[in-house]
Amino acid sequence: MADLKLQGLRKAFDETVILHGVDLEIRDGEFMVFVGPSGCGKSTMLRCIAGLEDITSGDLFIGGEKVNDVPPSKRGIAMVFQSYALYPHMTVAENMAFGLRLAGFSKQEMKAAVDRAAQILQIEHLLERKPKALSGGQRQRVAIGRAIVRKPGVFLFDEPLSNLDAALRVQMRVELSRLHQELKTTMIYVTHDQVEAMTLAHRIVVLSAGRIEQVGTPMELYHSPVNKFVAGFIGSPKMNLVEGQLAASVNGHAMVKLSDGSTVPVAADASALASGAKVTLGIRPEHAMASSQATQGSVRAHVQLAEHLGDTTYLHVVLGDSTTLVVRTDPENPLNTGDIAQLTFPPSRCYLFDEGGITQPRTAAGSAG
Ligand SMILES: Nc1ncnc2c1ncn2[C@@H]1O[C@H](COP(=O)(O)OP(=O)(O)OP(=O)(O)O)[C@@H](O)[C@H]1O
Repeated sequence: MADLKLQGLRKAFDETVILHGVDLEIRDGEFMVFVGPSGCGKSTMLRCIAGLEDITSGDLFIGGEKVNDVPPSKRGIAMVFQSYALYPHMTVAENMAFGLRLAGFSKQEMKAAVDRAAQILQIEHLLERKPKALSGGQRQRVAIGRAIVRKPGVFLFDEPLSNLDAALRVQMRVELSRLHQELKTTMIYVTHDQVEAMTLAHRIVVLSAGRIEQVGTPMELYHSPVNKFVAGFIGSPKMNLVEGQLAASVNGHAMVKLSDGSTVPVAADASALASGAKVTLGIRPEHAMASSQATQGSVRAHVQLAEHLGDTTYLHVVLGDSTTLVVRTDPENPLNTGDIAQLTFPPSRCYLFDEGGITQPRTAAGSAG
């Protein structure tokens, strides 16, 4: 097991800077997930940790040792790729033992390690098969088994489930969680799937354009995003972000005027902002409420599409000025495609972002939870 420390880690390919001086600490035994949009540098960061890419500047410590110039094979890490990278002419057992054979382990040692990993992953019955006779999920298990036999201090996973179908992804997600509970090894996991991130991670690193936007537990990121980027990235469907103007700030409540002329109170302290400042109102689909009846302060919207999923209904609604929002509601809600909806946004469930993208400090009443 090992902890990791990235200090001012910078990576450039020629003139193009991909990672802009990342500072990050990953605890021993932690399951850390890197998320962010395509091209933000998640895989590059993982590959720098693995030693598959040189670090342009900054330092990387694994288990307290500076490893900038330590070759990948000596870093005590094992990496599992999206592509599995199994050798087609070898059996499952041979694939899993391959790294140990190169490292000079005896036959008995290799067999013991392969048997143990196969038992953990429940693939004992597949050991004599070749990869072409395996399903995608089984191949991914073998790839993970190949990492386990090396007893690394740190596991690195680069989108390991993205080649699997939806049902298998869910199953493998549960298995990875179980694997982590059993091995208790530090794991770093790259994904662009935020559901995977939320369900697997102790902590999540949200990256954008080679910079860390926020590091926190899934619930910290969900309840207290530091900016619009994180707010919009964590949560599914994503948080509604509606442009508006600060009309006034009254007793810890910010009155936000939307472009359709309606005013929405937000339990946030906006006293540092000038009246008229451009702001963004954030409200999650599960916190917005839609009714067919107008109430005081409700906002009129047109239901463009009602998606009935059985246990829940998503209303895609359009405010007067063409701003679209998603509202999650219960299946008994009578609103349907084509109806007029009256929306209310509980002030304590709303977020307020200013132009710099920072959430205004929220009042006790407004703290999410
Ligand atoms: N060897 C390389 N040479 C030049 N540019 C590279 C190289 N490897 C990656 N890049 C660039 O670095 C940026 C970050 O790539 P990276 O693969 O780390 O992104 P990512 O966040 O993992 O994206 P994705 O989710 O699409 O896999 C991209 O713009 C990519 O084109």
